[in-house]
Amino acid sequence: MQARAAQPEQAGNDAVLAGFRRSIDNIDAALVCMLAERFRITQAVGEYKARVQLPPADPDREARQIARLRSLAEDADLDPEFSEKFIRFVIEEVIRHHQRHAAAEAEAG
Ligand SMILES: O=C(O)C(=O)C[C@]1(C(=O)O)C=C[C@@H](O)C=C1
Repeated sequence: MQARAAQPEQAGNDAVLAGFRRSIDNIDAALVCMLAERFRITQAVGEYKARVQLPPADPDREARQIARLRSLAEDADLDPEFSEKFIRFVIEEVIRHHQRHAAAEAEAG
């Protein structure tokens, strides 16, 4: 006879899975804190760029960041495609913030 597949609600009683999930929760918390810190500094970069009238996006800098992170990802056994998608996603959001700073600066004259 074949064993019945466990249902997702049974996962709550699984001590092994609970141990893995504690570690995942710690890592997710660290990721959020690191992202918050990254956005804190890019906020300052956006204000500075708007003040000295530098463009929000710097494609050459992005290309260097992506190449570096792809190489780090390969060394760390992480999919470089994923690391590129992730950093592009973050940088796109930063550029939107920078554009808002530039618009506010232009409006203030
Ligand atoms: O380094 C900059 O010039 C930034 O504005 C920061 C940042 C980033 O989030 O890393 C964002 C936008 C640029 O296109 C490049 C990099």
